[in-house]
Amino acid sequence: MSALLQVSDLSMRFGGLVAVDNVALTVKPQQVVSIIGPNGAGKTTIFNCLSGFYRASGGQVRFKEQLISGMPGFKIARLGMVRTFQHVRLFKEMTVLENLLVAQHRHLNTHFLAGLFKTPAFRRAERQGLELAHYWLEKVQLTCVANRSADNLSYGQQRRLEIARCMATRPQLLMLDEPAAGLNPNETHELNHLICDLRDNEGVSILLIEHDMKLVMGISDYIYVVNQGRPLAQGTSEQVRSNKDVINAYLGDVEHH
Ligand SMILES: Nc1ncnc2c1ncn2[C@@H]1O[C@H](COP(=O)(O)OP(=O)(O)OP(=O)(O)O)[C@@H](O)[C@H]1O
Repeated sequence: MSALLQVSDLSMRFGGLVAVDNVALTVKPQQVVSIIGPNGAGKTTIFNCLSGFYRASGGQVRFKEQLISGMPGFKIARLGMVRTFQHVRLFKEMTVLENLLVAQHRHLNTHFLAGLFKTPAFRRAERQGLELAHYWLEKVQLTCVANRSADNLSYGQQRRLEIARCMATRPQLLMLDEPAAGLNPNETHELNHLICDLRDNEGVSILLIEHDMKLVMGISDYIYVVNQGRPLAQGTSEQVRSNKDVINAYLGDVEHH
């Protein structure tokens, strides 16, 4: 099985601080891959480099075998690699449904004149966009609040809407930055199901940053551990859980807090 995402020698420096140092990782089709590590280990910086928010200081990133290092975020998203953020970012003044329609603008916006004259092709694209939006609302259990403004959703609902909005862009790789942060145990349990559903039934791969170890260990096909910007260990849940370096890094982290 060839890789969907292949990262090698990734480095990111902020002045004198090396936040990411020679990180390599691979995500294959229909895999859940997690990046874990203590606070400040460099996880979000890795995400920012992969998704085009930062220009990495070094290394190569290939998505579907295409070199995407240095590409701006919107182009990477267009290729089918999209992300969520540690802090929810939605169009808060829009309704839930509108958030999902806006996400599809690239698929919906046919030619300006087609929109003006409402050609059959334009109307078909519009109908398909609406169908897809409703499909994802159903999946993330937000159908009943479709016409509510995103601002009025609970935190857990906003998190689910963010994932649905990413999915409405029809990606192949979904990057989730701490999706369980701030969720209650029930919501985390539902998130667990949703991520597995995305992998098993929607055919996407997930790259996950998460501190909830129960969630990570339960759903990851493969795990990369980073510490102080550097790769520390990698493997299956069982391999990582029993790795001495990993245990030490986490115990050290606990002792510092
Ligand atoms: N834009 C920036 N400018 C300067 N330093 C930064 C910047 N972004 C991150 N850093 C530093 O890089 C290091 C890694 O931070 P990063 O946020 O990637 O860690 P993390 O593993 O995601 O942490 P957490 O689990 O707490 O979210 C930290 O020392 C941080 O202060």
